[in-house]
Amino acid sequence: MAPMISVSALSKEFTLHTQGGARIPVFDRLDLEVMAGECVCLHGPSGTGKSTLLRSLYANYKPSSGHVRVLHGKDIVELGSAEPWQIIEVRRRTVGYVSQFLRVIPRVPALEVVAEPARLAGVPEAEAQNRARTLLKRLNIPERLWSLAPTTFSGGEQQRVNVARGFALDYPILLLDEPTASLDAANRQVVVELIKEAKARGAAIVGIFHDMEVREAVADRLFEVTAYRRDAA
Ligand SMILES: Nc1ncnc2c1ncn2[C@@H]1O[C@H](COP(=O)(O)OP(=O)(O)OP(=O)(O)O)[C@@H](O)[C@H]1O
Repeated sequence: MAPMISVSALSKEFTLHTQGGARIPVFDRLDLEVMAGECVCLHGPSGTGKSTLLRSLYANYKPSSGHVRVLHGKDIVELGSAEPWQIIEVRRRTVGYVSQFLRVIPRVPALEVVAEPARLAGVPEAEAQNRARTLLKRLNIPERLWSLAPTTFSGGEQQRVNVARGFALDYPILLLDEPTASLDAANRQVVVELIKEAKARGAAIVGIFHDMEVREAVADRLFEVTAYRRDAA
């Protein structure tokens, strides 16, 4: 079986053009494969590059060297060299991303924010809305808030809308950046259940989970993100 995600010899270094071209090496020659149904937790001290790796898997960052490949339908797409339209397609159908903070779009109601990914992927409107309602209900967002834009929602409510949006479509690959950081125990448990269900249907998941209970409940293994070492260059 082909891995859903394949990272090989991936290195990332940032260049700060606005600060005299300062160079920040983050990680160096990472290799990682994630299979369908597997959940890998990115691990390591603060600043080693966990978020940078997760964003690289979503093609937010281009590799400095090395490759990130994802299985998109029957094709293998190399994200570093893919055309922008291919990245859009991969994000539309294959890779879902739950960031820590919801990027709130003014005036768009929570229900629409959650239903949008399914709609964009071609799911019929009624079905997309139903799925969004079910998720908002499971994540304990009061129904009176569904028609309001999440701009004024609490941090935890915004995070739950974000989680609902990430699970609104059965993405084959899911990237989760601390999806439970602002949640109470009951809602953390709902997210754990959603992750387990996604694994059971064969999703390949890569996440950052600082909460030990969540990590132990969902992660099949830890992947140590090691910071760049000059002597390894
Ligand atoms: N867009 C960027 N431009 C420049 N430097 C960046 C950028 N994003 C991250 N970095 C740098 O890369 C390094 C790794 O950051 P990253 O956020 O990936 O670490 P992390 O392991 O996720 O940390 P934490 O656990 O604290 O969230 C840091 O030194 C950070 O300053």
